[in-house]
Amino acid sequence: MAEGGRSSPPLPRYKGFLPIFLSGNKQFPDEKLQELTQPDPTNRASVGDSPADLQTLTHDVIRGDFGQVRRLATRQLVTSADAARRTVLMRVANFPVTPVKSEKCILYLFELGANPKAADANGDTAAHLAARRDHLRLLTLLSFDAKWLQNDNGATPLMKAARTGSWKCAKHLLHLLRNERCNEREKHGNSKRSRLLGLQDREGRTASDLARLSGHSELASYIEREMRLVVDSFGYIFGLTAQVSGICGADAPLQEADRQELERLADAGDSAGLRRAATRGSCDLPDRTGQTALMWAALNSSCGDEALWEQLVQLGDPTCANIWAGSCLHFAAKTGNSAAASALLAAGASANARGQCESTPLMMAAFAPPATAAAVGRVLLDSGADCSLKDYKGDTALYLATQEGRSELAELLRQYEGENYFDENLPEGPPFLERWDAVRLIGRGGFGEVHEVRTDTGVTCAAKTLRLPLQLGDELPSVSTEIHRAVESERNLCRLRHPNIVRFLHIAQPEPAAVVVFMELLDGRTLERFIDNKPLDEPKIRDFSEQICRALLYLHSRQPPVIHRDINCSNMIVRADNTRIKLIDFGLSIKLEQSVSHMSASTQSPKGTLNFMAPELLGAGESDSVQYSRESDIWAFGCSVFQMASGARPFANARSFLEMAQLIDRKGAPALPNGRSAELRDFYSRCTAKDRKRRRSAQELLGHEFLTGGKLKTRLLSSLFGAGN
Ligand SMILES: Nc1ncnc2c1ncn2[C@@H]1O[C@H](COP(=O)(O)OP(=O)(O)OP(=O)(O)O)[C@@H](O)[C@H]1O
Repeated sequence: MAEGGRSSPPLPRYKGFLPIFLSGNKQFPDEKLQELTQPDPTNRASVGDSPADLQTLTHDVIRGDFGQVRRLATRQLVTSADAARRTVLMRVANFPVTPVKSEKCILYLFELGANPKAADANGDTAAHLAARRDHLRLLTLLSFDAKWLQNDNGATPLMKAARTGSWKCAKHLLHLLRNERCNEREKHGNSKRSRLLGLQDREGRTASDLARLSGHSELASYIEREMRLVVDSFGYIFGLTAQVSGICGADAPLQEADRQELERLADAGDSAGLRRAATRGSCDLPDRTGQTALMWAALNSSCGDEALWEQLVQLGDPTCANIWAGSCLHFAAKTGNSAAASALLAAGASANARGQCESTPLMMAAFAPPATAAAVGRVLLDSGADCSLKDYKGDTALYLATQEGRSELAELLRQYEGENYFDENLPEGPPFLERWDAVRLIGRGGFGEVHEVRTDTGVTCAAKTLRLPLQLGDELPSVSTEIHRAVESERNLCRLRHPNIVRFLHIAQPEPAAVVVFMELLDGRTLERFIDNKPLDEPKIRDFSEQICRALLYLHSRQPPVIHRDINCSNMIVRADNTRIKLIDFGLSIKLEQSVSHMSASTQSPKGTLNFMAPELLGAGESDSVQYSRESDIWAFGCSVFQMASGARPFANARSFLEMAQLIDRKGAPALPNGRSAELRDFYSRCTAKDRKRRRSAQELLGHEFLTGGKLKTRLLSSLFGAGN
């Protein structure tokens, strides 16, 4: 086979167990099945970074050393592969077990762009390797779409698990399809489940065939039983009860009796009884809503002894969820059952699993009894729960804990407020001992370049070098001292911690007139390039505007306030997944240049991006010192909103301060193009009032209807229709 290529996979076949009468004409189409089962071949072309780095990174992930992973991992490294075409994700997958702390490391690999669908030289993906080794933690964290791919032999991860008797992974894959979100019963009835479970390899063998052929007959029967389950048009599960015993095994009523007995014991909090009665075959038997014995036990805080949970997570599926995606861990969090939560997490459940309405276990902890909410919250946080996640209404765990009066939990969560999940472990202080080396040039700006660098302590970050213009007659020692003073006054930038602000690591002055700013390395492109002269749609403008406003609120409400001074679309980076936006740059070059021009007795005229400059800055006479303020930041933010809404920079034709000042004086800020909503127009006008005193603050803007409108509508709908957790 040619390098980088992949022969087209055989058309997936399936056999048996397809209850066509129940799926009606909602057949899961062939094209979709093919799409869902075909790995991404693109990674096969890239054998990149040194295997030594890949090996070190793999070990760091396997040990769960997030600090090390954060230092070493780069986009290039996580997308490269070794000689067997295995990426770091696959190499980790090929390890049987990882500690709880590895979850955050694995999520960071995804954050940097690790491709879960990449295939190795045999066409095996991370899911195949994980399933073969029964590495549940890694398999759980992969997206649903990455779990049904077929390798060169047509084998799916489920077949791999069946063959090696990997119970945990086999159960996880089987149980996923009970979930409404995954089985898409509204569109496809039961047929998507049936087709995925009935897939055959190139030799025509299904997962249950392979389990039986490999001597795992108990697992084979388990898979067959799961294949017989039927999801009806409301998403409810049948197959264990007598009603459908026609299409179920003769043992169906027996199993239903076992299930009911476990439910009764769990309900009664009878830990000893549960330990006696639970078996690998019965633990995960679902009722109509997909609720299992593990879930019932997690829901009862009396079922809180460690020995019980150690046994239950060995026998049952710790990742199992009901048809609405409420998982055992969600339930354990909701009842404040810390013993259950710890055991589930240790066995492979994800601390960030999304349940009904996108809730996370940490959000569910906000509904735990007041006495136990903080303890279970602590267990989740220590296991890598991300506090910044929001449910479908936009609520965070902190918001819910505050609303529900869980003050101890709220206090705990407040410590993480505003912190970017992955920045938490960034080292304090200079990221180097003596030196750093440029890895690649990222871009050039007005005053210097930005490089990706690697320091002698192994930190990979971005470094912006600013070379300051000296003038004839400047005395080097005094310039150096002046710059040093300016740098010192900007050191507080390194204390900023906000998900929408680049993390500054250190500012150094290696030469008298050169300053290097070390920052977290961002993967993405500037908003300017993201817009690319084409207007954005309104939900995107709303989303980005809200994020920038939050960053501005954070900056402007610090003591003393931090003023950005150079807000514009080139100083915002949209992350590669297009969801998060971050402010960069902070007009440091403006501040530094001012200190030099002051030395050189040149003018104190405002510096920055002309088109985004507030009228009060343009109006400043040459002798006045320029006053950047919260309001001038808001004006510049308004200009960014204009560019998002129109595709063009505001005042695109203005050539000088004077021209800009005259334009604004005559007409004010430019009008938004037709077709924009009244809310957006009003929002924009509040940012760009000519009189700076009439401009709204970041706090006020966050309450503006343009930003809150969507959310209020969602809340209203959910209160009308009762959606919620
Ligand atoms: N922390 C970072 N991570 C990744 N890329 C970055 C980072 N900071 C800046 N960049 C990128 O580096 C390039 C150059 O940035 P720079 O700030 O020097 O440009 P500029 O805003 O035009 O310069 P200046 O503000 O000096 O006029 C831009 O494409 C920018 O997106």
